[in-house]
Amino acid sequence: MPRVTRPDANTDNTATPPVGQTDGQASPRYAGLTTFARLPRIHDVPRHDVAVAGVPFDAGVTFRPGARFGPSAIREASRLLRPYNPQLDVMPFRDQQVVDAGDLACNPFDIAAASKEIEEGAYELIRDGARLVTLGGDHTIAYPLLRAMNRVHGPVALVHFDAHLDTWDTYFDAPLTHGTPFRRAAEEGLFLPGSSAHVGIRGSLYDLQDLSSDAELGFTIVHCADLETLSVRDVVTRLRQTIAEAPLYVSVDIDVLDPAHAPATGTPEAGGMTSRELLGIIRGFKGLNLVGADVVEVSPAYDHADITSVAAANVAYEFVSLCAGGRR
Ligand SMILES: N=C(N)NCCCC(=O)O
Ligand SMILES: [Zn+2]
Ligand SMILES: [Zn+2]
Repeated sequence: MPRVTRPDANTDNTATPPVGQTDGQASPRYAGLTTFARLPRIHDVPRHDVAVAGVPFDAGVTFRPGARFGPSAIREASRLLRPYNPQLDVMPFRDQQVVDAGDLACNPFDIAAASKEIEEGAYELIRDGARLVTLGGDHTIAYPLLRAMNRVHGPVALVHFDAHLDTWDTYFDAPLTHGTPFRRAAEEGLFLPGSSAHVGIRGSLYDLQDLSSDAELGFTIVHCADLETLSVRDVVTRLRQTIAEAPLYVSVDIDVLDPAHAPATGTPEAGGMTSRELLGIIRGFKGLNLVGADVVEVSPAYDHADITSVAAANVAYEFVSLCAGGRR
């Protein structure tokens, strides 16, 4: 397990046990300042194995805005997360040091500048081998996150859960938007063609060619309609064959869920996955070398009873839990 020691830490306590959640028996879960899962902030501890960071950026959206408020809503929903994950049989906050690294500040008016800032901010968190779980933000941020991952791990197997391909080329001539991050990533060889997949694709497209030009980038697709015949276990088997031994990056656009399970998102599409299916497939990655993950496109102003933020917080919890899990 990679262990990062900050040079500015005043003690050498790499041997001390991880600092976990604020005890919900000592301070009620709804009390106190908000961090992901009531975990310590990055500067409260001398090292981290896993950083959870927000990226409050939504200048890349093509329809409803508001994903800049995703990180804070997901953190609020994460207050309810408990220390033991029974499905994966791990104590994710005991077996590794997980921290809330705060938000990566980025320019809301200049997408290219923001992309550089996100890449550098992410790289600082992972450069010594820690894993990163990012709370978006719109899907544009996956591109700088993949760039940061590549600086440490080289090209990754990319599993992308989304209603949308996000491999379109430009919008209004803009090359970097939430509909284009994976085409930009493909152009730079940031993921491994043949080891990468989209999951949950559905809804209307612009053109018949959208699917074939996506396939040229090296993705296989588990369409949402495939879930009518494939079980969660079948999908996991298929994805594990695709990923094989490669370092794995998982990007979850929350709109992969049906709008009934995630109403608060910018480009909702009917006929989506259930949150149970999504969580089940992610848990199926146990034992793989997950180096990073994101959950994006939560736009809380469109939420009802925090349905979407709760789903996203639980997705992030599974990611952190996978980081703690041993090889299967
Ligand atoms: N990444 C998300 N959520 N949406 C992309 C949709 C782009 C489009 O409708 O053209
Ligand atoms: Zn989407
Ligand atoms: Zn997307």
